[in-house]
Amino acid sequence: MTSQPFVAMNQIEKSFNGVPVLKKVTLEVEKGEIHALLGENGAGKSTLMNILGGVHQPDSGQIFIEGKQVTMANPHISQTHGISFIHQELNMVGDLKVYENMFLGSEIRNKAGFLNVEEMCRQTREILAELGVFLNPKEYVRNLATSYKQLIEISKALLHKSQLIIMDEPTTSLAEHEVGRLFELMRNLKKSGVSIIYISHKLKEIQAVCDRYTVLRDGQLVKTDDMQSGNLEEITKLMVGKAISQERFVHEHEFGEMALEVERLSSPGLFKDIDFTVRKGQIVGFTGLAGDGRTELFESLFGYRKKYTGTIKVKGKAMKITHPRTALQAGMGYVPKDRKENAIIKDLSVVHNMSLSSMGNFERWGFIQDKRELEKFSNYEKTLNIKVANPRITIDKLSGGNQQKVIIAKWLEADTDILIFDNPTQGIDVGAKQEIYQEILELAKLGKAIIILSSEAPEVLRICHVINVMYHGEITARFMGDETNEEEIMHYATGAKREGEHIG
Ligand SMILES: Nc1ncnc2c1ncn2[C@@H]1O[C@H](COP(=O)(O)OP(=O)(O)OP(=O)(O)O)[C@@H](O)[C@H]1O
Repeated sequence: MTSQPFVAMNQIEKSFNGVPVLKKVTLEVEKGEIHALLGENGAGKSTLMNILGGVHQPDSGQIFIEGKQVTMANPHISQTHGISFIHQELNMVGDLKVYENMFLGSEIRNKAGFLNVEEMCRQTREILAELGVFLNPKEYVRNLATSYKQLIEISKALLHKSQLIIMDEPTTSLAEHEVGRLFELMRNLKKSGVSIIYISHKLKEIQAVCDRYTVLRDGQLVKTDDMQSGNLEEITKLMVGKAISQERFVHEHEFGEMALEVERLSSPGLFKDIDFTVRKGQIVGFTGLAGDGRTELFESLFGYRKKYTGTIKVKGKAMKITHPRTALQAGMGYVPKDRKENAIIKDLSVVHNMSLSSMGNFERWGFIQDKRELEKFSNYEKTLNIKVANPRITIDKLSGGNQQKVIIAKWLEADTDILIFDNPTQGIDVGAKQEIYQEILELAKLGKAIIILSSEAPEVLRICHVINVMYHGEITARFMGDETNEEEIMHYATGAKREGEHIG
């Protein structure tokens, strides 16, 4: 390693409204290294990166680029120092085309001063191809899946020949093969001397791709070390302050009557001949790779999609669900994935985001009972370890993971009989994951029927009674939760194996 890091952040301090969020944090990133920035939700990772990216100003401390002190007064200055920041909430403009997003603020013009659209399209195509993405540069970004938006952001950083790329949970909406490609690209970037700061809650990915790590806890630096010298258990302990068990949860309760019966549900091109049941108290999981059709299946079941055939029985009664309202009335709740895009109302306070689906619980004589609402919130704040200085601030002031926890709290509070969680712990730290699983188990014990959709096999293995594996819109295997393992699930999720002709 060189003696002089590419970037050094020294003794950085930052408070929001008098609440300290970063306390004398120091971070050094070498040239050509991939450095993991780790910590629980709300530990201060994004804030530290926002300071490096010129979004926030530190209250004190210094930043050095190749030994020279700099002031990142705004994002533009940070960019001119070779830093690109790929945010969790992607900064794409939906109403602009792919190439327009790529060249926003740095458009190429010809000699006469006109935009050189063809050249911008050519460069866009070339850079995307490096990532293995083949898109029409003139496609509107709003028509693209989130995974493409993420890859376009990364391409944009490549286009600007960045020296340091900050990636905040870049794999959240990427499919398995796209993650592989991203890692390959990161390793190539590293070879060419580019540094990467990598924020993620997926420790296995971090271990696969990062050289060193820094752990923050409650705004303080806990440790910086080589990735090789720490094992994941140790790192988890540094993050959370205690050891976290990865064991399967023990389920001892009995199941009740049938809550949901699905027969031969099909939707052309999306899913085919799906059969399954969920009893009260049961936790049923669906896993598979991206493109397996599970999200589309449950969006149909919840009435977001209307074009499907087959039968759905809720508590023994056949129903045609063509609108989410019907699903809600039938006692179903749906916690969508990409919650930051789909589930929060940014201008509302944290506490109101929690009570949004269950206003009835807090209403008396037509008035909302503030005190009751706050009391309820304070329970979730404790059980889910939500980090918020004041629950009356708007939810967009919370860290990404803490926003997600509030949305989980909202659905726990809504208290529906059947609860569908799509990727319930996406973006959530290891400690809080445990709490969320515990809450889900408690709900099952109370007789709720629970469905968990997850791209992470370990998640369904830890918590579900029954696991369905999907591949290309079909259920290819069904296991009891304690009778299978990650490897076996993978065989069925990749289509390498399938059980009998018709499972579900
Ligand atoms: N603009 C803001 N106003 C007030 N508080 C803020 C603001 N931005 C961040 N915070 C607070 O700073 C703390 C650290 O948040 P930060 O987003 O840096 O955490 P994080 O480690 O990135 O978490 P996550 O893993 O959930 O993304 C949180 O408690 C958050 O509520």
